[in-house]
Amino acid sequence: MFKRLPGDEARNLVTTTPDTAVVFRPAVVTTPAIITIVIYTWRLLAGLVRAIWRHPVAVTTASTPATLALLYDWQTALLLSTPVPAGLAAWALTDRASFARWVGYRLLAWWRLVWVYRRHWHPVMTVSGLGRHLRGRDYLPRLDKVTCTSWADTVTVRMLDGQALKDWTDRTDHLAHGFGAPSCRVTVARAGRLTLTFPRRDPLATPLPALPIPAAPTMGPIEIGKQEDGQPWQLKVHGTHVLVAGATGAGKGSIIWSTIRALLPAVRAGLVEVWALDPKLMELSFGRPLFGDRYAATPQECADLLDQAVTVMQSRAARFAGLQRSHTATVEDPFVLVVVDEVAFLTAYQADRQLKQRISAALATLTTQGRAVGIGVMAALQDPRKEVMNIRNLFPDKIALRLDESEQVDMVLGDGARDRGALADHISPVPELGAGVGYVRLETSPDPIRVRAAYVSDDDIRDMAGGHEPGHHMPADGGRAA
Ligand SMILES: Nc1ncnc2c1ncn2[C@@H]1O[C@H](COP(=O)(O)OP(=O)(O)OP(=O)(O)O)[C@@H](O)[C@H]1O
Repeated sequence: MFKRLPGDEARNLVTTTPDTAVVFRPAVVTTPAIITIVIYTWRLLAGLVRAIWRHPVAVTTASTPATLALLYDWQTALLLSTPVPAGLAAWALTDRASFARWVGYRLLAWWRLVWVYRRHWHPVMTVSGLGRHLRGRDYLPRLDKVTCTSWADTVTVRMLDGQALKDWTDRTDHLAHGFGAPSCRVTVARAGRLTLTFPRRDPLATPLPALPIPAAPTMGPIEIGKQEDGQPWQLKVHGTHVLVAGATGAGKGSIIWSTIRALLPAVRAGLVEVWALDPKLMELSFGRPLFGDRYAATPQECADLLDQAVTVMQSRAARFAGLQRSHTATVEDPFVLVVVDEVAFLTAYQADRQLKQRISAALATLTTQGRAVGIGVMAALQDPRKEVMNIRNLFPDKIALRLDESEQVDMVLGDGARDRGALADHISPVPELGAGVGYVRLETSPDPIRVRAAYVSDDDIRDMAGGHEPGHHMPADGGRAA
């Protein structure tokens, strides 16, 4: 319906040779009306079949009363149709979730398709430059399908032949504004097809309280918050290293403490040890009893503790060589998680060059060789520039909380992450709205996921640390905190 029939432009084309009165006018063959009618009727029928196929619920809802009114009269149609909305209302009241899944979101998807996406498709594609105008014709990417979830619209699109993902990721702002959404994320569905995600509301706008401590010891993936799609945010810590970057007040502490909280039963069972490096003397000092003598604050202590971790790593590597290629946590060889708060204090901002080199070398050694022998590093930092953290690429999993500048997003999450929708520089600086909110890019997927970490308050940390005797390992089933 957006394509102009050929001929509209050609009819008006007139060329003249310079300085002569010779006029060239292209011959225009008028399309017989019957052919135009056949084409439009065919398109109408195809559109109807497509609408019935794609939106059976919406079409039935609209067409049944209309058909009844045509067959009988409007009173009969009203009388016969009333039980249906009454039944639907009863369904919605008794089981909201299943009603939403089977009826509500389908109706909403149809409505959003017609009222938002199809209505604005042509102007948005043309103005954003994603459509092409060639020889009098508009060529537009095809709007395939709209589905709705509780928080977002997912729009499947067929790109124009020859377009690339980059053409779309460069225009996420145009798309978001064009369709009245706060943001737009683009992912590849399959060759030539894209999925655009337009959030309708922010499911992460309210803070999450600390999650319950797991009933049994677990090495992960551990639950530390919520994903945007409502699923639990499961973070892998065993067998990887995690870098957490965020401006001051972004909520780095909530990721560190939610991780420690989820590992607590395993710590109590002796299967995990958390080694804490706290150069700011703030964040981790709260839970000191949890770390025992594996707690360091001054740069000298931090360097010693890191060297100790390297020694453990090397002795394990020597013992495991030729016997096992991956680590299974045991009381003899627990998983060691080295948590470093504000790692830049120990590397970039460290005045003592010798210490700085020792610390950087130890961190690089642990992040390159530690994961196979059960040593993981979780490092937090504010400034992700390479001068500040030159080993950031050695962390397979990265989390970007609120950042000050848009360029910092790709520095943390890797090239193209911001284009794919990781707008970490747009996260609200208001703690209730934005603290603990961030984007995760896992080693295994190029698409960033929006998440919010649960907030572990000072009282929660005191409860966790209370009664914990370092070095004393409770039995695996008895380690549950009240
Ligand atoms: N997950 C969260 N949900 C809600 N509020 C949070 C969350 N995390 C932190 N906050 C709030 O934000 C404030 C700052 O958090 P936090 O100190 O953890 O940030 P940070 O990134 O560690 O900052 P800094 O680098 O300055 O230490 C906290 O005092 C708390 O009120």
